[in-house]
Amino acid sequence: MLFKVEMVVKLPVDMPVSQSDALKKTERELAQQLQASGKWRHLWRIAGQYANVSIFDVESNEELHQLLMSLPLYPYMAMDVTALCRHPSSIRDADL
Ligand SMILES: O=C(O)C[C@H]1C=CC(=O)O1
Repeated sequence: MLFKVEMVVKLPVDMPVSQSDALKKTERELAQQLQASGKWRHLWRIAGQYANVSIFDVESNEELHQLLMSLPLYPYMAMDVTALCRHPSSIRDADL
């Protein structure tokens, strides 16, 4: 099942740099693992924002929910989730 997820990161301004750096590092490691697994298909920065547009390929709504809640930055992100399906005019295979 494919989902578009927009994530806007809002770290507290008073968060110590050491803490935010550690969070970003563990987030990057998990994001790269999930990309390698095929579950996190696309990860794009929204130009001009501390935000991204991502495409996830997961087995269920519940798996997506658990995956997103497991992200280290989850407590500091606002997320917008949209379910996707194939477009009849797409020339791309379903596996993106
Ligand atoms: O930077 C972001 O967009 C937030 C989050 C998503 C992947 C990652 O490494 O950090």
